[in-house]
Amino acid sequence: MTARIPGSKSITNRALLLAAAADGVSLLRAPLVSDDTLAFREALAGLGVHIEAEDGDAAWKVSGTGGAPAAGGSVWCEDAGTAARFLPPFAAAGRGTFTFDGTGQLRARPLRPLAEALGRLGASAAVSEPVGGLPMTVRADGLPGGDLAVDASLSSQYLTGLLMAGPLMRAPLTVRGAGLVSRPYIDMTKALMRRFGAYVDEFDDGVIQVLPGGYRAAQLDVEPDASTASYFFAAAAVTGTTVAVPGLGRSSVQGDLGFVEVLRRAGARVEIGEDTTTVTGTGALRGGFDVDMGDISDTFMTLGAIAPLADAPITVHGIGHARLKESDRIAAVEENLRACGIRTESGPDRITIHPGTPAPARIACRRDHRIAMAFSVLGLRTAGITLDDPACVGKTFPGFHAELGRLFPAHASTVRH
Ligand SMILES: O=C(O)C1=C[C@@H](OP(=O)(O)O)[C@@H](O)[C@H](O)C1
Ligand SMILES: C=C(OP(=O)(O)O)C(=O)O
Repeated sequence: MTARIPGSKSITNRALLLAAAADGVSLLRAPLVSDDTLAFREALAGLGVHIEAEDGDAAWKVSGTGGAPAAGGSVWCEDAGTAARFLPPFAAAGRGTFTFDGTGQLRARPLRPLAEALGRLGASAAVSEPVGGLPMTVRADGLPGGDLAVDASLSSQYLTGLLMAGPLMRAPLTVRGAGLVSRPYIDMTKALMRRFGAYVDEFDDGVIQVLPGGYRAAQLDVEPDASTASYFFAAAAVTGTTVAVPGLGRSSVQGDLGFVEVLRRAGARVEIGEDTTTVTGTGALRGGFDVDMGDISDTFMTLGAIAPLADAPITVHGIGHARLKESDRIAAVEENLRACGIRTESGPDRITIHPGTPAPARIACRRDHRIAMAFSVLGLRTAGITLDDPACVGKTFPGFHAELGRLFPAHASTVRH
């Protein structure tokens, strides 16, 4: 079976920002159309960037402004961490007073390390207490560049935001991310910055240098989202079927494609080709391993939800930062597995899931798209799994239920109330 996976959220939102800052008109083909990317697009439109949909969203045409926003503004980030972390440094490189805000869920997510880094660059960036998050105010008068250390132990997105603002600064920026989590997203950032004509280089000691000079317009095919693909690959593994995702191959810039290596460890057959990745399952999972998923933490819930089906316990570690996402994801996975009668143990950055026969349960999604999508996969093997908020998948894949149900008709019972 071939899964139709929509575009990558991370590529779409980076490309929107880079195209907005570029000289000239860029074309993003097959962008993700979801709550997060529409929020990002709206936010840029509010900052004066003209973005046009072509052929019913088959492509987005972005008229670049040739720099950073110059008139201030109030920016609504909705639920999108990428908007809250990428747009303030972009604004700080411009001129005016900018206020950023979002939903209660996004307000609960930390921004202090980003505000502190902007402050060390000489910008005025104020976050709100007690979280140190949104609403955030940036009073901008351009950024000078220079040497910068940023605490990236809670999120790599702070570093990505600062790097993408680098070419808009007056002098070279050299930056080091201390305690960096989610490393592959920084490689994605560098690759896309280069695609839009920027100079960025990383030295052996992990210091990244960006030169001034702005961005050039580009035409880009957005890859299918590898995090989204994880649910379909996991579905193949637990149902003993084959799922192929065209457009995701060896040259992908998305670290989350690495999830298939975890499935391989659990006994699935995996082929990563030039342009397509294919997973063939046996219907059974091999457990008895401990895996660091710190680089690919958006996919740990995909493994967590199906882990009870394995023949031995599975431990995932290195995922402390997953507690700071749309939900506390370690707690959300534990709570829902326990509701299914499955034994778990957890620590600040780890979870162990024991084998068992999951009982029917209503999954508390906590407005977290990935909890809904991950437990939908368990629902393919466990009758009576239902979701309390199926629509929350709209953050990254509004058509998720239709596509999973098209390939696996058993999914219908998970979304039926
Ligand atoms: O840069 C990005 O596009 C992302 C980085 C990751 O966040 P953290 O760096 O906060 O782990 C990931 O979880 C998120 O979905 C997207
Ligand atoms: C963590 C996520 O999103 P965000 O971009 O809001 O951080 C996610 O999509 O799993």
